Amino acid sequence: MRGLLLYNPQAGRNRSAREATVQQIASLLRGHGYELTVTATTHRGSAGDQARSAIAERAEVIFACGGDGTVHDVLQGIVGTSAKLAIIPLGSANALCRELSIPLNPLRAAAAYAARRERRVAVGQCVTTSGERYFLTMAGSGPDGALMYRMLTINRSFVGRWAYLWHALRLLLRGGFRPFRVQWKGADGTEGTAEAVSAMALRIGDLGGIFPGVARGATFNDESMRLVLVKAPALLAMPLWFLSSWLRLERWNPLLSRHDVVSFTCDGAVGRTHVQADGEWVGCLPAMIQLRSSRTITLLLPTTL
Ligand SMILES: Nc1ncnc2c1ncn2[C@@H]1O[C@H](COP(=O)(O)OP(=O)(O)OP(=O)(O)O)[C@@H](O)[C@H]1O
Repeated sequence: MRGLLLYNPQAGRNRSAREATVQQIASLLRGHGYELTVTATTHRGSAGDQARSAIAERAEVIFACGGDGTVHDVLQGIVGTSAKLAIIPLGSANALCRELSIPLNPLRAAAAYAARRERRVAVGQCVTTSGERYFLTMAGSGPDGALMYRMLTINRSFVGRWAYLWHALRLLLRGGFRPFRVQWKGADGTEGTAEAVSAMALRIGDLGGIFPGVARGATFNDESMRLVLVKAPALLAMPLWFLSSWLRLERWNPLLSRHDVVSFTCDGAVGRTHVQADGEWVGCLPAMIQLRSSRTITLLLPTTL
């Protein structure tokens, strides 16, 4: 199978050994019969165009080697084509790999691709002031979007998972998270409206990293996303969300509501409210976020799993 192995030199840790690791991954995959070209991403978001060009040159599979952000970037170039998406974890959280049970050790993951299976999955779509983006794991607006906007200006080489917590706390303490209107369509056909300071749609049950439990209950399927709405005030409600999730008491949290939805819109924000998808900043409100069950991609997964 002809393909492109795209790796993000800025993802995850152990970057000094990145070149050597990538060469080992490529040689394992070539040993399994993949005819691969190896290329580094050049900047944030470049992987989409790089994947698109490779597909135009008849690549049948794109191996995204990085974290969830790299997978997100590659996804933008794959949607609407027949090329398959394969993932080798080289990021920090690697939430999608956890969800798909792809080994978190990159060499073990490459070895596991000796035998493969395909899985078609619907993509999520997020339309904001900055245009349209596809996502696989999550999308949301409010403090999570603001945090990802903030991280754009931070040198990721020095960013560890605790840096996210530090910047999240600073953003919360600075305040300014105003409620916006959320309107959703449930998976069962019902509709609803609410005011929230945070609206996050989750497609996977474990985001990894420092906020265990916030995604509990979400499953990676083609029918619905788990929408978590957090009521004002953000300074109280956001920490309470993380605490109640950690303690498995979220159902008793009066500032939280959860809905299984196929789509939702967020608008009516005072000032700029940021939006993230797959942990990447994608724009500002107003936003429309939906699961496109008719728009699918093919994931290439190791079969031994
Ligand atoms: N060549 C590059 N230079 C700088 N940034 C890049 C480059 N290629 C990709 N990026 C960006 O690096 C960011 C981090 O990538 P990624 O999410 O894959 O790693 P991570 O944050 O370590 O992992 P995870 O998201 O799983 O925690 C993304 O925003 C991505 O767009």
